[in-house]
Amino acid sequence: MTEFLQITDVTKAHGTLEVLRGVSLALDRGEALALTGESGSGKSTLMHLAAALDAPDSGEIRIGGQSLGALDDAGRAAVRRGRIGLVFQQFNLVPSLTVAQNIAFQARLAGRHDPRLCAELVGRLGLSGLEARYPEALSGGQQQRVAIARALAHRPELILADEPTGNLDEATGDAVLALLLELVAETGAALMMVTHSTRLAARLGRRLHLSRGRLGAPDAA
Ligand SMILES: Nc1ncnc2c1ncn2[C@@H]1O[C@H](COP(=O)(O)OP(=O)(O)OP(=O)(O)O)[C@@H](O)[C@H]1O
Repeated sequence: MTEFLQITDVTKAHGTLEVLRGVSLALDRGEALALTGESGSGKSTLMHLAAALDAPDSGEIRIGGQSLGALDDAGRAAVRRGRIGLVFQQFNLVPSLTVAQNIAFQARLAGRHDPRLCAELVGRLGLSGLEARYPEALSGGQQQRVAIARALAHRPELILADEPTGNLDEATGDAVLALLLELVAETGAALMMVTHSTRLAARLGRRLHLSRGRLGAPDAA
């Protein structure tokens, strides 16, 4: 069987620093994986590679059976736009677009804008009444929830979320994670989520820990 995301023996250095030293993982649709690891262990680096935002030094990454290394920039951008939902620590909301327009942005680019789904995400993420605001008039936690809605609005097959609840209080963070997991279950997407919280990691079906450039079981850390 071919898993939706396949990372095989990937290495990546930043300058002389070897960050990933032979990382392999496979993640199938409907699975939710928590990625933990100390600060600087390379979690964000791995997420950027899985998002086709950066290329590994060696090894292979396949998304939906397609090797990212075999694609040109335009091909990788198309995979990112059409198949992946990204929630990164920098929210990257478009300042000149309203909340509603930001949420619909990627779905429109992918040709899959669904006003009913956007409205549902607004409601479920507690953003009702904020649709016409611009990002500068939102709190950090509200911006984070807009970024999450935007990442889900085009029904991605793979959701890559780097500390998606990092700016939220515990109750809101728990509710947002519950929503992410519900959407994964409903849509059959695959979720890879970075978190520093073992409490949140415990709520995902699978957990892996990054240490000294390699992946292992969390309790092996
Ligand atoms: N563009 C870059 N150039 C040089 N070094 C980098 C670059 N990006 C990351 N690094 C270094 O690579 C290592 C891994 O960084 P990364 O951001 O992947 O870690 P992380 O596990 O996500 O950390 P955190 O939990 O603090 O976000 C760190 O030592 C970092 O300083």
